[in-house]
Amino acid sequence: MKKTLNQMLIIFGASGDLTARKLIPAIYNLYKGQHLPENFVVLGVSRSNMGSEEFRSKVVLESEFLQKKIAKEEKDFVQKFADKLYYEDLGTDYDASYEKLAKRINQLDEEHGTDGNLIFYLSTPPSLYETIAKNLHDAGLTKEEKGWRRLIVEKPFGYNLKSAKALNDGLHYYFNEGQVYRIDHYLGKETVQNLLVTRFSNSIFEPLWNRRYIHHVEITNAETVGVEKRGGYYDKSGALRDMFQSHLLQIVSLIVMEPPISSDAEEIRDEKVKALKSLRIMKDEETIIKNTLRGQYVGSTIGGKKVKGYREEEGVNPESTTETFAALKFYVDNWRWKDVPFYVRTGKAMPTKVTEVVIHFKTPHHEVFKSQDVYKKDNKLIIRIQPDEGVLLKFGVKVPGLGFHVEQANMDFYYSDLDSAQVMDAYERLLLDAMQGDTTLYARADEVEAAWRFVDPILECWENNPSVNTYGYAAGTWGPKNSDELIEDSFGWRNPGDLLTDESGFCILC
Ligand SMILES: NC(=O)C1=CN([C@@H]2O[C@H](COP(=O)(O)OP(=O)(O)OC[C@H]3O[C@@H](n4cnc5c(N)ncnc54)[C@H](OP(=O)(O)O)[C@@H]3O)[C@@H](O)[C@H]2O)C=CC1
Ligand SMILES: O=C1O[C@H](COP(=O)(O)O)[C@@H](O)[C@H](O)[C@H]1O
Repeated sequence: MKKTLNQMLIIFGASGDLTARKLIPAIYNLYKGQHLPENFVVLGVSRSNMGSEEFRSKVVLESEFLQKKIAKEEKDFVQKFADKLYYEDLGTDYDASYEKLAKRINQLDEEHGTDGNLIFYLSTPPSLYETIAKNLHDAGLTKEEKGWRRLIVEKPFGYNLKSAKALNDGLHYYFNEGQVYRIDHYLGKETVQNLLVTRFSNSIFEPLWNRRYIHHVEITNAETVGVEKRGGYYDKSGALRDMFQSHLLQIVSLIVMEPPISSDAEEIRDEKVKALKSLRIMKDEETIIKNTLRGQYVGSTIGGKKVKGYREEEGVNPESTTETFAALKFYVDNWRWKDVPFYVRTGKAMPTKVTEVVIHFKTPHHEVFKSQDVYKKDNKLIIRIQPDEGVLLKFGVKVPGLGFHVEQANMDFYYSDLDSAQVMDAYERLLLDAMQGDTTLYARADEVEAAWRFVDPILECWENNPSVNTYGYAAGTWGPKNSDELIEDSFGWRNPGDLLTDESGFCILC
C-alpha cells in the first residue's frame, strides 16, 4: 500500500468548470473513501472575488455536482469535508498577489500540519501555465526546503509540437521532470489500465499480439454530446487535437508498446515513448489526404427533437471548418507491427457514447471448412473502455446439427460482475497517484512531444487544405459516410448494430 503524506492541494482556476465538475467531486470521493491523509487542505485560487465560505458553498454545499451525494450523506460529514477547503483571491496585481498567496500557504501549512508538501494543480487556460510556474518560483514557492513540490498540468498540453516543446522547456525552468504531472484523464480509467494487465498478466494474448496474428486494430471513440459550453475552446482545437493527440494516442501506445521490464513508472513510460516514436509519420500531403478524413456535425432531428449543428453552437465561428469528427489509418514501423493497419475514429454528436478497442485477428490461413461462411468473420478481442466496461472475445463455434455451420460466440468479462466493482473515477485515481508521488499514469514530456510529432503534419496538411476530405454529417449519425471507405480494405468499422444502445443511449458490450 502506497502512503499518502500530509499535504496541501492548491488549485489554480478554482472558480472554473473543471474544479466544480471534476476535481472537487473527486477529492470528496477520496475523502469519503478515507484515502486522504490525516492532515490535508485544498486551497482554491483564481481571480474571482470570493471568500472561503463562498467557495465551499459553490463547489460543495450548493454544488449541483455534489448535491445528489450530499442528500444521502450525513450533513456533518459533508461540512467536515467543506471545512478542508479554502480560497485565495489572486486579484490582478500578480507580483503582490503571489506574495500574499505564499503567506497564505505558509499560514495554512502551519495551522493544518501539512508538512510543507504542496501540489499545485493548474486548471486555468493553458496560456497561463508557464506564467503561474514562474510566479510560484519568484514567490519562493517552488523551493523544496521543507516538504516536496508537485505540479499537475491540465490538458491541452500545447497546441502543436513547437508549443508543447516550449511549454516543457518553460516548466522545466522551474520544476524538474519528476515534479511535473501532465494529466490525461483516459489514463485514469480502469479499463485503459486494464489494457496493460490484459496484455502482460496473461500468457494467452501476448504470443498472438503481433503482425502474424493480428489483421488490424480498430479504435472508436464516440460521444453523443456536441461541444456543449466549450465551443470557444473547441473551435480552436478540433477532434484531432482534443481527443486524438492525447487520449487516443495514449491508448494506441498501450496497445503497441513492448513489455516493460517492470511496472515501474519510468519503465512503462519508456516503452510508451518507444511505441509513439514508432508510429509512421505521414510526411506528404498525398499520404495524409488518402489516410485521414474529417467531418463536422450539422443540425438534425433526433427522436423528434431538433439538434443544433456545430456552427450554431455558442462560441463557435459560424463559418468554422474545425473538425468534430476525425478518422485515420496509420501504421507502426517496428518488428511487431509492420504492415498492420490501425484505424482510429473519434467524433462528437454521434448515436451513442462508446470508447472501445477492437483487435481483429487474421482468419486461419488454411480453409478446412470450404463450403461454409466460416472465414467471413474474424476473431475479435474487444476491450470496452466505456461504458459497460469489460472485455469480450468473439470466436466461431459449431451450430448443432448437420454439416459445419459456424456462428460466432462471445466469451466475456464485465467489470460490473466483480464483487468489488467500485470503479474509481479517473480524476480520483489520478489525483491520488499524484498525492502519492506515482507518475505512471501521467504523460512524460517526451511522450507528449512524440504524440505531437505524429499529429503535426496532419494538422498542417488539414490547415493548408481546409476543404479536402472534410464532410458534414448529421448530428446523431456515425460520422461522414466516406469514413467507411477508409477502412474498406479490411472488414469495415464495427457494425453499428453491434454497438447496441439501450433505451437510455447506453452502449452495450456485445
Ligand atoms: N472543463 C472540462 O471539462 C475540461 C477542462 N480541461 C482543461 O482544464 C482547464 C480549465 O478548464 P475549465 O475549468 O473548463 O475552464 P474555465 O474557463 O471554466 O475556468 C478557468 C479558470 O481559470 C481561472 N483563471 C483565469 N485566469 C487566471 C489567473 N491568471 N490565475 C488563476 N486563475 C485564473 C478562472 O477564474 P477567474 O476568472 O476567477 O480567474 C477560472 O477559474 C483548461 O486548461 C481546460 O483545457 C481539460 C479537460 C476537460
Ligand atoms: O478531454 C476531453 O474528454 C472529453 C471526453 O471524456 P470522457 O471521459 O467523457 O470520454 C471530451 O468530451 C472533451 O471534448 C475532451 O476535451
